[in-house]
Amino acid sequence: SGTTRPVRILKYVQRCANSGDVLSVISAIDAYCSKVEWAMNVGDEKGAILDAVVLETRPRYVLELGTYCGYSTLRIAHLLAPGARLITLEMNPHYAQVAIEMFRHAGLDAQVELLVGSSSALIPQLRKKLDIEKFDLVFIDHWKVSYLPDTKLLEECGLLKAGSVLLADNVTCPGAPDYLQYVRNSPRYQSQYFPARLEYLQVEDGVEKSVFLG
Ligand SMILES: O=C(NC/C=C/[C@H]1O[C@@H](Sc2ccncc2)[C@H](O)[C@@H]1O)c1cc([N+](=O)[O-])cc(O)c1O
Ligand SMILES: [Mg+2]
Repeated sequence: SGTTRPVRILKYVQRCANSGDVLSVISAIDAYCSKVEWAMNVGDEKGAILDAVVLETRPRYVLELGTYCGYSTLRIAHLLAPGARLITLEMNPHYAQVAIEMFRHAGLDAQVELLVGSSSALIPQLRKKLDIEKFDLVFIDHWKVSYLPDTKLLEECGLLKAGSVLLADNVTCPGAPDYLQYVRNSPRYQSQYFPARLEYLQVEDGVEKSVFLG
C-alpha cells in the first residue's frame, strides 16, 4: 500500500522547506503541487486574496472549514496578531494528522487549534468547547454541498456578528451555486466576487467575500 497524496506533500515539505519558516513551507507546497502532482490547496493566486482579506479584517477569532494539508491554515496563521485564535475543522483523521505535522514543520502548531470531526457536528459545540462567542472571519473550503447548510448553522448558533466576514473558495469551480445564490440575495449579506484561476491550473475559479450585516 503506497502513501497518500497529502503524505507525499508533507514528505516533500519536510525534505525541502526550512523548518520554522512558514513562507518556505507554503512555497514548497505550491512548488510540489504545480510541478509534481495537483492537490486542492487554495494555491498562491487565490491565497493572495485570502491574505488580503485577513490583513484588512485583522480578525481575533478565525474559523476554517476544511483543513486538508493545512496550506490555507498556514497562510492565515502567518498573518494573525498575537492572541488571535485560529480554529480549523477537519473530519478526515488522516488529513488532520498530516496537517498537524505540516504546522509543526512551519513552527505554527501552537498557533492553530485543529478539531477532528464534521463541521455540522462541531459548529454547535464551539461556543461551549472553545469559549468563543463570535468569529470575525470564516474561511470556507470543505465539501461544496456543505457551504450553505454550515453558513446557516453558523447563523443559528449565533457565531456571526455584524461585520463578520465569510470567504468561500471554489464558488466557480467546482462551484457552490446554492451558497452563492444565498449570500448574493440575502439582505443579511454584502457579497463580492474575486475572480481567480483554480489552483495550479488554467481554469477559471473565484472566491466570494460576504460580510454578515447582523
Ligand atoms: O472538493 C474540494 N474541496 C473539498 C475539501 C475537503 C476538505 O474538507 C474535508 S471535508 C469536511 C471537513 C470538515 N467538516 C465537514 C467536512 C475533507 O476531508 C478535506 O480535507 C475542492 C475541489 C477542487 N477541484 O478543483 O476539484 C478545488 C478545490 O479548491 C477544492 O477545495
Ligand atoms: Mg478549495
